[in-house]
Amino acid sequence: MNAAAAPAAAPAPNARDAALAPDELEARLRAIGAERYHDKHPFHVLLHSGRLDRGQVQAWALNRFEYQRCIPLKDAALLARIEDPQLRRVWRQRIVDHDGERDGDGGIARWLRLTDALGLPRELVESGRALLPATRFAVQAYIHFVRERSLLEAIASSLTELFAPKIIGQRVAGMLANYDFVSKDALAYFDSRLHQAPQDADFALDYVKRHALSREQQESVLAALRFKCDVLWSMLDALHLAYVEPRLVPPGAFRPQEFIPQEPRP
Ligand SMILES: O=C(O)c1cc(C(=O)O)c2c(n1)C(=O)C(=O)c1cc(C(=O)O)[nH]c1-2
Repeated sequence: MNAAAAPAAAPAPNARDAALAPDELEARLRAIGAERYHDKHPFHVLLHSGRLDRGQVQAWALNRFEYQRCIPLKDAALLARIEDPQLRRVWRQRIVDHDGERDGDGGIARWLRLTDALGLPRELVESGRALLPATRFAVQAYIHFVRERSLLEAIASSLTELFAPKIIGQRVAGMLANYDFVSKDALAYFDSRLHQAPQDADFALDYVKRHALSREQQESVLAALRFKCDVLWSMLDALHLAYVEPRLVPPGAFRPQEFIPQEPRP
C-alpha cells in the first residue's frame, strides 16, 4: 500500500496538551477498564461459566492468594509515604480489611477459607512454594510500582477496584451455579469485598480527580491504571498457559493431581 495513502494515526497524547476536566479524566479511566480489565480474560470467562475442573479452580485460588497476601504489603508501602494524617487514617483501613483485627478475621483469612474448601493444604498455599513464577513477578511489580512512583500514581494504580464489583457479582453467581465443590461460605471473601471495593475505589477516584490537575499528572494516572490492568491480566495469562492450554506447568509449580487426592470415580 502506498504509505502516503495510509490514514494518519491519531496523535499520541502529550503531557503538554491542555489539562482534562476532572469528569473527562474519569471517563478516560473508565474507558481503560472497559477495554483492559481482567473480567474480559478468557480464564475468567471459563472460571465463571463453570468450564474449569476442580484442579484448575484450585490453581486459580492458590495463585490468587499471592495477590491477597501482598495487597497489605503494597498498602503499607503506600501508607509509609503519606504525609497527611487524614489521608493515612482513611488508607490504613485497607490494611485492617485484609489483616483483620484478630486471628481468623479479615480478607486474607477469608481467602484461606476458600482454599481450605477447595481441599488445598494450608502449608502449600501460605508457603507460596507452588506458585507460578509469573504470579510472583506480577505481584512484585505492583509492590515496586507503588513504592517507586509518585503517591498520585500509587493511589491511581488501585483504581482497578472501580471495576471489581461487577466481576465479583459474576464470579459468585457463576461459581455457585456451576461448581458443586464451591459453597456460599467458601466464597465469603467476596461478600465483604462487595461493599469494601466501592468505598475504596470511590475514595481513590475522588483523590485522583482532585489531585491530578496538570495534563502530565493526568497522563501518569491513566498510565498507572493501564499498568495495573496489565498486572491482573498477566496473572491470568500465566494461569491459562499452565492449566488450560497448552498446559505448560513451570518446574516446581502446582500440579493438581500431585497434591490433591482425586475424588473416587463412580
Ligand atoms: O476479585 C477481583 O477480581 C479483584 C480485583 C481487584 C482489583 O481490581 O485490583 C482487587 C480485588 N479483587 C481484591 O479482592 C482486593 O482486595 C483488591 C485490592 C486491590 C488494590 O489494588 O488495592 N485490588 C483488589
